[in-house]
Amino acid sequence: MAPQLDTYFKTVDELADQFIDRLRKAVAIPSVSADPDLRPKVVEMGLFLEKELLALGATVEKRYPGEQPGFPGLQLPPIILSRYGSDPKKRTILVYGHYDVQPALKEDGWATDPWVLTVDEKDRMYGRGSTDDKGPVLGWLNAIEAHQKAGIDFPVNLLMCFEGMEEYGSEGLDDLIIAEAKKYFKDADAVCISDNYWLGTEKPCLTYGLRGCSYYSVEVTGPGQDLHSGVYGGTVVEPMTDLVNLLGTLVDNKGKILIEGLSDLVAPLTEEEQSLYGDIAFTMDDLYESLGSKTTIHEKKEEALMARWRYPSLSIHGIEGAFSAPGAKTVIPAKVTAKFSIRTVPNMQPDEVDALVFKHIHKAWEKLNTKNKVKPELMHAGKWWVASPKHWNFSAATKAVQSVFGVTPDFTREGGSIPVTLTFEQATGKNVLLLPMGSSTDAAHSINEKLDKRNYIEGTKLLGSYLHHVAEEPQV
Ligand SMILES: C[C@H](N)C(=O)N[C@@H](Cc1c[nH]cn1)C(=O)O
Ligand SMILES: [Zn+2]
Ligand SMILES: [Zn+2]
Repeated sequence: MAPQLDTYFKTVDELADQFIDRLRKAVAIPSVSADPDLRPKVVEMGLFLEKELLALGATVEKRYPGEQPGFPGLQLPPIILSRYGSDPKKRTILVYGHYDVQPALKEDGWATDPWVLTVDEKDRMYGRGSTDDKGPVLGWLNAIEAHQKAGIDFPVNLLMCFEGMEEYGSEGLDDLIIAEAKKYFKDADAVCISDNYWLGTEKPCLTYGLRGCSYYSVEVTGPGQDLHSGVYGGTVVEPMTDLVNLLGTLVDNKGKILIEGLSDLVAPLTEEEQSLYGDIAFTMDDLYESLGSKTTIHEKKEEALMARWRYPSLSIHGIEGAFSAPGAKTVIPAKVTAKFSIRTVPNMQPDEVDALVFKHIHKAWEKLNTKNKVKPELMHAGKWWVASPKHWNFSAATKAVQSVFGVTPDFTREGGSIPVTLTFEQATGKNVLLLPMGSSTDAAHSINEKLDKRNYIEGTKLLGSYLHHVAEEPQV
């Protein structure tokens, strides 16, 4: 190993407690992008990053994309653009991450306060955003600090783009990336995003594909107000009954999407692609462990991986307006709004998916023959992305995994979505690599989200090591 890297690794270990403190401060800011009431906290988190970056000697520009579509008067949080180093002799790497998080309430079933980073006896660090995506974002800052404290020259120029709306469809960011591709981002030689997860708990991976996400709401209305079910039950057409029937037409319990024409949009499986799945270091036990149960649709690893990576899925997330508190309230809700999303894959085009979804809903609604009204809407859509991993960006990351973990990473795709990945690729024309820090058991988006101390600290080494290997990769 290069002596400089060895010194860098030692310094990261020495600074581990400070890096955990940095994550503790970030987790304490409930930057939930989906909750308009918490928008000041999202802004606070952006300003926290700005302050940390300035303290490290980086330059920062805050960009405010304006009002959030559909929310009059609600400003989108700042996109934090930052640069560390501008040596024309060095390569420039553009990194992206997000500082907003999913909602979290203790009463959802968290064992600890989601906004207090809580480290247990196995060094698991619990807290909302720990793995998605505050830990990885801070990993880049930690890498800068460890180089400074170790007295090692930073191997590349680093451009950073951190947004606060990723969990709500990255509102406003596409336009900024397109506008800045030949300005703020013009020097970028490649792009790296750390915002997904290993397939298991031991072996790191490099990721070259993502599913897209088209997110819908369906509002059903009827009575003028909520009603007493004893007085009106049996006399009124209930919105909730219609909605539940409608939702039942979307997907079966084996995950088969029942929307006519949708599966015709999916790219056929080739023999070459099929042959890739067997070699991936992943077992059904990995899946059971991350699920916390054995309630899988598939029994074979290859089928489970394909279902996650290369086939679409439809998930029903919740119903706004439905009674959901503990106890027994005998109410007939007057207006209920379901939320569901479809994870999209090659070659599904978002507008084609929308057309099929709306056609299906209207047809199913007609069959219900109801007096209630239905209003389906697209809330946001992010595109799928699949790239070639045959690029020096991936070679550098492979070597980084080997230097930090002593193994060669698997090349994977990801079931989740990072809507702007394709935009970065298309607007900059540069290769994009996904370099995850967290593991399969981190429970991103769920209760008890965590990041293992090992993944955070070794992950910080990984990000720094990747930058060193980037600097050494031959020009092509
Ligand atoms: C993979 C990434 N960390 C993530 O969680 N992305 C979100 C993005 C999204 C799409 N619609 C709403 N949020 C995800 O995959 O759900
Ligand atoms: Zn994320
Ligand atoms: Zn997320």
